[in-house]
Amino acid sequence: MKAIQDCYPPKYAHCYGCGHGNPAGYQLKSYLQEGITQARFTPGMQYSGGVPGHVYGGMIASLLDCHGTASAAAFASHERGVAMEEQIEPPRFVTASLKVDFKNPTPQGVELLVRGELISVEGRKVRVALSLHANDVVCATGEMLAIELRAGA
Ligand SMILES: CCCCCCCC/C=C\CCCCCCCC(=O)SCCNC(=O)CCNC(=O)[C@H](O)C(C)(C)COP(=O)(O)OP(=O)(O)OC[C@H]1O[C@@H](n2cnc3c(N)ncnc32)[C@H](O)[C@@H]1OP(=O)(O)O
Repeated sequence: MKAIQDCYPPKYAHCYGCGHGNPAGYQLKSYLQEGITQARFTPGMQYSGGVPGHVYGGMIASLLDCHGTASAAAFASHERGVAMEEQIEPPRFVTASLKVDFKNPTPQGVELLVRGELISVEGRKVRVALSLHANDVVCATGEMLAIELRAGA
């Protein structure tokens, strides 16, 4: 299955979160399946938080950030009855607002699962519920308001 981010045109390959053209980035890949988006990522040991052995909070927020905007694009496309991969210029969303609740410490050295669920689509505004899991424990939850860029932005 093609990742949501792999449907973006090459001009967006610079994205720190997901761009395949950014070797210093995460190159995150998100997938929409049965109404849920998922991405898996294992942060490197340099993303240590204040407590040894645990992931830095800003890293967690950035995973939710990039996965959330990809999710918004896929959910909006689905609502419009067209798959991401069927579009030459799929919709492109940026984060207007991102709330993160840190529920449990996130262990390092473990593959993390990031999930997204659609809350609502209202014109250019898409709200996505996000969560991050390690070893089946919910470590963070979040909510994003993503805004679709106007054509030509
Ligand atoms: C990256 C910057 C964009 C550059 C564009 C270059 C091309 C894009 C290429 C590649 C995209 C890459 C994408 C990567 C994604 C990874 C994730 C990120 O890290 S994203 C970076 C962090 N986010 C920003 O930097 C956004 C900065 N903010 C803005 O640019 C604008 O504020 C924007 C686009 C979000 C909205 O501006 P408006 O002029 O298009 O639209 P208005 O009318 O202000 O808002 C639309 C609706 O949304 C509500 N709204 C906007 N911001 C809100 C907020 N913070 N809270 C609640 N509502 C908000 C407004 O009230 C309005 O609602 P009503 O239509 O009246 O019902």
